Amino acid sequence: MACSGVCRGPGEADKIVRKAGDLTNAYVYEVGPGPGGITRSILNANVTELLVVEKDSRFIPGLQMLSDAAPGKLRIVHGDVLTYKIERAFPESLKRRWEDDPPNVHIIGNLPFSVSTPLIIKWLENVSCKDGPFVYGRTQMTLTFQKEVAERLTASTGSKQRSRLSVMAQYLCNVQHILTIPGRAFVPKPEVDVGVVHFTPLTRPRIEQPFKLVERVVQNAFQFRRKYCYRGLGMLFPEVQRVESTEKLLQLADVDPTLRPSQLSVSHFKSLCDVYRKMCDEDPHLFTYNFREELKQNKSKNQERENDKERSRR
Ligand SMILES: C[S@@+](CC[C@H](N)C(=O)[O-])C[C@H]1O[C@@H](n2cnc3c(N)ncnc32)[C@H](O)[C@@H]1O
Repeated sequence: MACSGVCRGPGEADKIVRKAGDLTNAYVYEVGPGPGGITRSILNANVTELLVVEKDSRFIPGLQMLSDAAPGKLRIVHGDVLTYKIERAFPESLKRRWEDDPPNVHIIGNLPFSVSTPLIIKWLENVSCKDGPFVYGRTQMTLTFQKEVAERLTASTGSKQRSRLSVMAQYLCNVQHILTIPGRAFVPKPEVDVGVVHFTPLTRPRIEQPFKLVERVVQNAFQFRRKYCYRGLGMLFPEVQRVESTEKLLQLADVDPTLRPSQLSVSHFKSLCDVYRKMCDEDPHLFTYNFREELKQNKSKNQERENDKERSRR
Protein backbone atom coordinates (compact mmCIF):
# COMPACT_ATOMS: atom_id res chain seq x y z
CA MET A 1 0.00 0.00 0.00
CA ALA A 2 1.43 3.43 -0.96
CA CYS A 3 1.98 5.10 2.38
CA SER A 4 3.17 8.49 3.54
CA GLY A 5 4.71 6.78 6.60
CA VAL A 6 4.69 7.85 10.21
CA CYS A 7 6.15 11.24 11.18
CA ARG A 8 9.81 10.63 12.12
CA GLY A 9 9.82 13.20 14.92
CA PRO A 10 7.70 15.80 16.69
CA GLY A 11 9.03 18.52 14.35
CA GLU A 12 7.06 17.35 11.30
CA ALA A 13 3.94 16.58 13.32
CA ASP A 14 4.05 20.06 14.90
CA LYS A 15 4.48 21.66 11.47
CA ILE A 16 1.40 19.87 10.10
CA VAL A 17 -0.67 20.80 13.16
CA ARG A 18 0.46 24.46 13.12
CA LYS A 19 -0.71 24.67 9.50
CA ALA A 20 -4.23 23.70 10.59
CA GLY A 21 -4.51 27.14 12.24
CA ASP A 22 -5.40 28.14 15.80
CA LEU A 23 -6.77 25.05 17.57
CA THR A 24 -7.42 26.67 20.95
CA ASN A 25 -10.64 25.18 22.38
CA ALA A 26 -11.22 23.35 19.09
CA TYR A 27 -12.88 19.99 18.52
CA VAL A 28 -10.54 18.02 16.31
CA TYR A 29 -11.16 14.85 14.32
CA GLU A 30 -7.87 13.11 13.53
CA VAL A 31 -8.00 10.35 10.94
CA GLY A 32 -5.42 7.55 11.10
CA PRO A 33 -3.43 8.57 14.22
CA GLY A 34 -1.21 5.45 14.14
CA PRO A 35 1.38 5.65 16.94
CA GLY A 36 0.17 9.14 17.87
CA GLY A 37 2.83 11.59 16.62
CA ILE A 38 0.32 14.10 15.26
CA THR A 39 -2.06 13.23 18.11
CA ARG A 40 0.47 14.50 20.68
CA SER A 41 0.97 17.74 18.76
CA ILE A 42 -2.79 18.30 18.57
CA LEU A 43 -3.16 17.65 22.32
CA ASN A 44 -0.42 20.24 22.95
CA ALA A 45 -2.42 22.85 21.01
CA ASN A 46 -4.98 23.44 23.82
CA VAL A 47 -7.87 21.71 22.11
CA THR A 48 -11.09 20.97 23.97
CA GLU A 49 -11.52 17.52 22.52
CA LEU A 50 -9.70 15.25 20.11
CA LEU A 51 -11.47 12.32 18.51
CA VAL A 52 -9.23 9.85 16.69
CA VAL A 53 -10.32 7.03 14.39
CA GLU A 54 -7.74 4.29 13.82
CA LYS A 55 -8.28 1.10 11.90
CA ASP A 56 -5.28 -0.89 13.06
CA SER A 57 -5.86 -2.48 16.49
CA ARG A 58 -2.09 -2.59 17.18
CA PHE A 59 -2.10 1.19 17.73
CA ILE A 60 -5.01 1.28 20.18
CA PRO A 61 -3.07 0.48 23.43
CA GLY A 62 -0.51 3.25 22.70
CA LEU A 63 -3.31 5.72 21.98
CA GLN A 64 -5.01 4.60 25.20
CA MET A 65 -1.87 5.59 27.12
CA LEU A 66 -2.02 9.06 25.55
CA SER A 67 -5.67 9.28 26.52
CA ASP A 68 -4.87 8.34 30.14
CA ALA A 69 -2.27 11.10 30.23
CA ALA A 70 -4.79 13.70 29.01
CA PRO A 71 -7.99 12.80 30.90
CA GLY A 72 -11.24 13.77 29.15
CA LYS A 73 -9.46 15.15 26.08
CA LEU A 74 -8.82 12.19 23.80
CA ARG A 75 -11.56 9.88 22.54
CA ILE A 76 -10.44 6.80 20.63
CA VAL A 77 -12.52 4.97 18.07
CA HIS A 78 -11.24 1.70 16.66
CA GLY A 79 -12.82 1.96 13.20
CA ASP A 80 -12.59 2.93 9.56
CA VAL A 81 -12.64 6.61 8.53
CA LEU A 82 -14.32 5.66 5.26
CA THR A 83 -17.43 4.53 7.14
CA TYR A 84 -17.23 6.33 10.50
CA LYS A 85 -20.09 8.79 11.07
CA ILE A 86 -18.68 11.97 12.56
CA GLU A 87 -21.93 13.93 12.28
CA ARG A 88 -23.15 13.06 15.77
CA ALA A 89 -19.78 12.88 17.50
CA PHE A 90 -19.43 16.52 18.57
CA PRO A 91 -21.86 18.75 20.52
CA GLU A 92 -24.78 20.29 18.60
CA SER A 93 -23.81 23.68 20.03
CA LEU A 94 -20.78 23.78 17.71
CA LYS A 95 -22.97 24.03 14.63
CA ARG A 96 -22.70 27.21 12.59
CA ARG A 97 -24.76 28.40 9.66
CA TRP A 98 -23.05 27.75 6.35
CA GLU A 99 -22.63 31.45 5.58
CA ASP A 100 -21.01 32.10 8.99
CA ASP A 101 -17.33 31.75 9.88
CA PRO A 102 -16.17 28.11 10.00
CA PRO A 103 -17.03 26.25 13.23
CA ASN A 104 -14.26 25.41 15.71
CA VAL A 105 -14.14 21.88 14.29
CA HIS A 106 -11.07 20.71 12.35
CA ILE A 107 -10.14 17.57 10.52
CA ILE A 108 -6.45 16.63 10.48
CA GLY A 109 -4.87 13.52 9.03
CA ASN A 110 -1.84 11.84 7.59
CA LEU A 111 -3.36 8.73 6.02
CA PRO A 112 -1.97 6.24 3.51
CA PHE A 113 -2.13 7.84 0.04
CA SER A 114 -4.46 5.09 -1.14
CA VAL A 115 -7.02 6.23 1.47
CA SER A 116 -6.57 10.01 1.37
CA THR A 117 -7.60 10.44 -2.29
CA PRO A 118 -10.91 8.47 -2.17
CA LEU A 119 -11.60 10.08 1.20
CA ILE A 120 -11.23 13.63 -0.12
CA ILE A 121 -13.62 12.84 -3.00
CA LYS A 122 -16.14 11.52 -0.47
CA TRP A 123 -15.69 14.60 1.74
CA LEU A 124 -16.04 16.95 -1.23
CA GLU A 125 -19.39 15.32 -1.93
CA ASN A 126 -20.23 15.84 1.76
CA VAL A 127 -19.30 19.55 1.39
CA SER A 128 -21.65 19.81 -1.57
CA CYS A 129 -24.52 18.19 0.42
CA LYS A 130 -23.53 19.89 3.71
CA ASP A 131 -23.60 16.55 5.45
CA GLY A 132 -21.03 14.23 7.09
CA PRO A 133 -18.33 16.36 8.80
CA PHE A 134 -19.99 19.47 7.34
CA VAL A 135 -23.17 19.31 9.42
CA TYR A 136 -21.21 21.59 11.77
CA GLY A 137 -20.77 24.18 8.99
CA ARG A 138 -17.70 24.86 6.89
CA THR A 139 -15.38 22.48 8.79
CA GLN A 140 -11.74 22.99 7.75
CA MET A 141 -9.48 20.11 6.76
CA THR A 142 -5.70 19.77 6.82
CA LEU A 143 -4.61 16.58 5.10
CA THR A 144 -1.47 15.06 3.62
CA PHE A 145 -1.21 13.70 0.09
CA GLN A 146 1.48 12.51 -2.22
CA LYS A 147 3.10 15.81 -3.36
CA GLU A 148 1.89 15.31 -6.97
CA VAL A 149 -1.70 14.91 -5.74
CA ALA A 150 -1.36 18.05 -3.61
CA GLU A 151 -0.18 19.88 -6.74
CA ARG A 152 -3.14 18.56 -8.73
CA LEU A 153 -5.60 19.62 -6.04
CA THR A 154 -4.33 23.20 -6.19
CA ALA A 155 -3.37 23.45 -9.89
CA SER A 156 -4.56 26.56 -11.68
CA THR A 157 -6.21 26.71 -15.12
CA GLY A 158 -3.73 25.95 -17.91
CA SER A 159 -1.10 24.32 -15.71
CA LYS A 160 0.36 20.90 -16.45
CA GLN A 161 -1.04 19.43 -13.23
CA ARG A 162 -4.58 20.63 -13.89
CA SER A 163 -6.92 17.64 -13.53
CA ARG A 164 -10.34 16.40 -12.48
CA LEU A 165 -9.28 16.74 -8.83
CA SER A 166 -8.35 20.44 -9.29
CA VAL A 167 -11.82 21.34 -10.55
CA MET A 168 -13.73 19.15 -8.08
CA ALA A 169 -11.83 20.60 -5.10
CA GLN A 170 -11.73 24.22 -6.27
CA TYR A 171 -15.40 24.58 -7.14
CA LEU A 172 -16.30 23.73 -3.54
CA CYS A 173 -13.36 24.87 -1.42
CA ASN A 174 -10.59 27.33 -1.01
CA VAL A 175 -7.64 24.92 -1.42
CA GLN A 176 -4.07 25.70 -0.41
CA HIS A 177 -0.94 23.57 -0.72
CA ILE A 178 0.60 24.93 2.44
CA LEU A 179 3.64 22.79 2.99
CA THR A 180 5.82 20.17 1.33
CA ILE A 181 7.64 17.75 3.61
CA PRO A 182 10.48 15.65 2.19
CA GLY A 183 9.84 11.91 2.19
CA ARG A 184 12.84 11.37 4.49
CA ALA A 185 10.85 12.98 7.33
CA PHE A 186 8.66 9.84 7.47
CA VAL A 187 9.28 6.23 8.47
CA PRO A 188 9.27 4.12 6.36
CA LYS A 189 10.45 6.71 3.84
CA PRO A 190 7.92 6.97 1.00
CA GLU A 191 9.14 7.09 -2.61
CA VAL A 192 7.76 10.61 -2.94
CA ASP A 193 7.54 13.86 -0.99
CA VAL A 194 4.42 14.72 0.99
CA GLY A 195 2.19 17.74 0.41
CA VAL A 196 0.03 19.21 3.16
CA VAL A 197 -3.21 20.70 1.84
CA HIS A 198 -5.66 22.93 3.69
CA PHE A 199 -9.33 23.07 2.59
CA THR A 200 -11.95 25.60 3.66
CA PRO A 201 -15.40 25.06 2.10
CA LEU A 202 -16.67 28.12 0.21
CA THR A 203 -19.79 29.89 1.44
CA ARG A 204 -21.17 29.48 -2.07
CA PRO A 205 -19.95 26.75 -4.41
CA ARG A 206 -18.64 28.06 -7.73
CA ILE A 207 -20.91 25.58 -9.52
CA GLU A 208 -24.43 25.22 -8.15
CA GLN A 209 -25.40 21.81 -9.50
CA PRO A 210 -25.58 18.34 -7.91
CA PHE A 211 -22.16 16.87 -7.15
CA LYS A 212 -22.74 13.80 -9.33
CA LEU A 213 -23.62 15.97 -12.32
CA VAL A 214 -20.48 18.09 -11.90
CA GLU A 215 -18.38 14.96 -11.39
CA ARG A 216 -19.76 13.47 -14.58
CA VAL A 217 -19.08 16.56 -16.69
CA VAL A 218 -15.57 17.02 -15.26
CA GLN A 219 -14.69 13.34 -15.53
CA ASN A 220 -15.74 13.22 -19.18
CA ALA A 221 -13.96 16.45 -20.03
CA PHE A 222 -10.65 15.07 -18.70
CA GLN A 223 -11.06 11.68 -20.33
CA PHE A 224 -8.80 12.63 -23.22
CA ARG A 225 -6.32 15.03 -21.63
CA ARG A 226 -4.29 15.79 -24.74
CA LYS A 227 -7.23 16.21 -27.12
CA TYR A 228 -9.59 19.18 -27.55
CA CYS A 229 -12.22 19.29 -24.79
CA TYR A 230 -14.82 18.64 -27.50
CA ARG A 231 -13.70 14.99 -27.61
CA GLY A 232 -14.21 14.12 -23.92
CA LEU A 233 -17.35 16.19 -23.46
CA GLY A 234 -18.89 14.33 -26.39
CA MET A 235 -18.86 11.20 -24.24
CA LEU A 236 -21.65 12.74 -22.16
CA PHE A 237 -24.05 11.91 -24.98
CA PRO A 238 -25.22 8.73 -26.69
CA GLU A 239 -23.37 8.03 -29.90
CA VAL A 240 -26.31 8.67 -32.23
CA GLN A 241 -26.67 12.27 -31.09
CA ARG A 242 -23.11 12.94 -30.01
CA VAL A 243 -22.07 15.47 -32.62
CA GLU A 244 -25.11 17.74 -32.48
CA SER A 245 -25.50 17.52 -28.68
CA THR A 246 -21.82 18.32 -28.06
CA GLU A 247 -21.97 21.29 -30.44
CA LYS A 248 -25.11 22.55 -28.73
CA LEU A 249 -23.54 22.15 -25.27
CA LEU A 250 -20.38 24.04 -26.19
CA GLN A 251 -22.20 26.75 -28.09
CA LEU A 252 -24.74 27.47 -25.35
CA ALA A 253 -22.01 27.35 -22.69
CA ASP A 254 -19.87 29.68 -24.83
CA VAL A 255 -16.83 27.41 -24.56
CA ASP A 256 -14.24 27.16 -27.34
CA PRO A 257 -14.30 23.48 -28.46
CA THR A 258 -10.56 23.59 -29.23
CA LEU A 259 -9.51 24.29 -25.65
CA ARG A 260 -7.69 21.40 -23.97
CA PRO A 261 -9.31 20.09 -20.77
CA SER A 262 -6.54 21.66 -18.67
CA GLN A 263 -7.41 25.09 -20.14
CA LEU A 264 -10.99 24.98 -18.86
CA SER A 265 -11.52 27.23 -15.83
CA VAL A 266 -14.04 26.59 -13.06
CA SER A 267 -16.29 29.20 -14.66
CA HIS A 268 -16.13 27.31 -17.99
CA PHE A 269 -17.21 24.22 -16.05
CA LYS A 270 -19.99 26.20 -14.38
CA SER A 271 -21.42 27.13 -17.80
CA LEU A 272 -20.98 23.57 -19.09
CA CYS A 273 -22.72 22.07 -16.05
CA ASP A 274 -25.58 24.60 -16.16
CA VAL A 275 -26.23 23.93 -19.86
CA TYR A 276 -25.83 20.16 -19.49
CA ARG A 277 -28.35 20.22 -16.63
CA LYS A 278 -30.81 22.13 -18.82
CA MET A 279 -30.33 19.65 -21.65
CA CYS A 280 -30.95 16.75 -19.21
CA ASP A 281 -34.10 18.42 -17.91
CA GLU A 282 -35.43 19.10 -21.42
CA ASP A 283 -34.80 15.63 -22.76
CA PRO A 284 -34.48 13.04 -19.99
CA HIS A 285 -34.47 10.17 -22.53
CA LEU A 286 -31.36 11.48 -24.18
CA PHE A 287 -29.10 10.66 -21.25
CA THR A 288 -28.31 7.50 -19.39
CA TYR A 289 -27.93 9.10 -15.98
CA ASN A 290 -31.00 9.92 -13.95
CA PHE A 291 -30.32 13.14 -12.09
CA ARG A 292 -33.93 13.56 -11.13
CA GLU A 293 -33.68 10.73 -8.61
CA GLU A 294 -30.55 12.27 -7.11
CA LEU A 295 -32.15 15.72 -6.91
CA LYS A 296 -35.17 14.20 -5.19
CA GLN A 297 -32.90 12.49 -2.66
CA ASN A 298 -30.94 15.71 -2.03
CA LYS A 299 -34.17 17.62 -1.54
CA SER A 300 -35.49 15.18 1.05
CA LYS A 301 -32.09 15.16 2.83
CA ASN A 302 -32.22 18.98 3.03
CA GLN A 303 -35.78 18.82 4.30
CA GLU A 304 -34.76 16.30 7.00
CA ARG A 305 -31.93 18.60 8.07
CA GLU A 306 -34.29 21.57 8.30
CA ASN A 307 -36.71 19.47 10.39
CA ASP A 308 -33.85 18.44 12.73
CA LYS A 309 -32.85 22.09 13.16
CA GLU A 310 -36.45 23.09 13.82
CA ARG A 311 -36.82 20.31 16.43
CA SER A 312 -33.61 21.35 18.22
CA ARG A 313 -34.73 25.01 18.26
CA ARG A 314 -37.99 24.04 20.01
C1 LIG B 1 0.82 6.85 7.40
S1 LIG B 1 0.26 6.30 8.94
C2 LIG B 1 0.33 7.82 9.80
C3 LIG B 1 0.28 7.78 11.28
C4 LIG B 1 0.26 9.11 11.97
N1 LIG B 1 -0.89 9.88 11.56
C5 LIG B 1 1.54 9.92 11.72
O1 LIG B 1 1.52 10.81 10.88
O2 LIG B 1 2.55 9.66 12.36
C6 LIG B 1 -1.44 6.06 8.55
C7 LIG B 1 -2.32 5.53 9.65
O3 LIG B 1 -3.65 5.50 9.13
C8 LIG B 1 -4.28 4.29 9.54
N2 LIG B 1 -5.36 3.99 8.59
C9 LIG B 1 -5.22 3.54 7.32
N3 LIG B 1 -6.44 3.39 6.74
C10 LIG B 1 -7.36 3.75 7.67
C11 LIG B 1 -8.77 3.81 7.67
N4 LIG B 1 -9.48 3.47 6.58
N5 LIG B 1 -9.39 4.20 8.79
C12 LIG B 1 -8.68 4.56 9.89
N6 LIG B 1 -7.33 4.53 9.95
C13 LIG B 1 -6.67 4.14 8.85
C14 LIG B 1 -3.15 3.29 9.53
O4 LIG B 1 -3.47 2.17 10.34
C15 LIG B 1 -2.01 4.12 10.10
O5 LIG B 1 -1.99 4.08 11.49
